[in-house]
Amino acid sequence: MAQDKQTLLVALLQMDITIGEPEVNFLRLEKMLHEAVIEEVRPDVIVIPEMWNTGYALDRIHELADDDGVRTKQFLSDFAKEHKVNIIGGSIADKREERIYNTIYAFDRQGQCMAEYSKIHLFRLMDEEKYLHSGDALGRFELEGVPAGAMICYDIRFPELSRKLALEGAQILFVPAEWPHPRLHHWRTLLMARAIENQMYVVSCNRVGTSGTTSFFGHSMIINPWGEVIVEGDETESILFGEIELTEVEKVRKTIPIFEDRRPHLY
Ligand SMILES: O=C(O)CCC(=O)C(=O)O
Repeated sequence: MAQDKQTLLVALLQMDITIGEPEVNFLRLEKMLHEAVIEEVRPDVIVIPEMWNTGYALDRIHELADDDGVRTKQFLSDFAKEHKVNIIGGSIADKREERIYNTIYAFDRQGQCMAEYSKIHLFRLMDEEKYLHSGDALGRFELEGVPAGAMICYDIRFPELSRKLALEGAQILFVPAEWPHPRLHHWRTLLMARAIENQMYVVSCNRVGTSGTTSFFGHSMIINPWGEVIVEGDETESILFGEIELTEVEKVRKTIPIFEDRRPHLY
């Protein structure tokens, strides 16, 4: 498909999430979605954090997860269509055949599903592997004709994954997350590295607020293919806007042609 737009305005919904309370979280998200589109500058793409429906209520996740993601898909698709905006729908806990997954649904401006990706690396430090099943497919899709990829939180610690998406053409990598203190340094460094090594845009959206003793620091970021930060949040609930200039990807890839210089037969 031809690349339609050279510039995409992105809105990051850096929201708080109430653990174990999907109703509260749906209302909060709905309010923020409306705030994002009534801004004078209307975004082309909206991004939401990880597990925004339930938070990490893992001990009650079977009861709380969205059955086949039906409610979430309807909600996001309707909003995308009504407001003619692309949505990378964070991720939610969804239930399929009695298994729980951590899944991103992405919708285009017509409300059509562009991508469905379930987190493939489960984070043991938060016991994800005890409650969740991992996905077994990559998150590739086209956003307005632009090849893109999606991964979730802990996935960014696996450079092979973003490299594979880049080799398959991805120019933008979306990363919904629930990444907590005390690892802000890891978060920033890993996102930066993924952008620089793959010469792609990295668009991350992390939650804020606390659940029990865990506090989440936000710092959602858009990083360009040269590793420069276009926008970065602080630790407060907020909507951040930043622009992606798609021509930057080709410019950086021409300046330092790493994809031509790779020696994959040696590694
Ligand atoms: O890798 C990390 O430090 C955080 C990962 C995480 O919180 C998650 O995947 O949910």
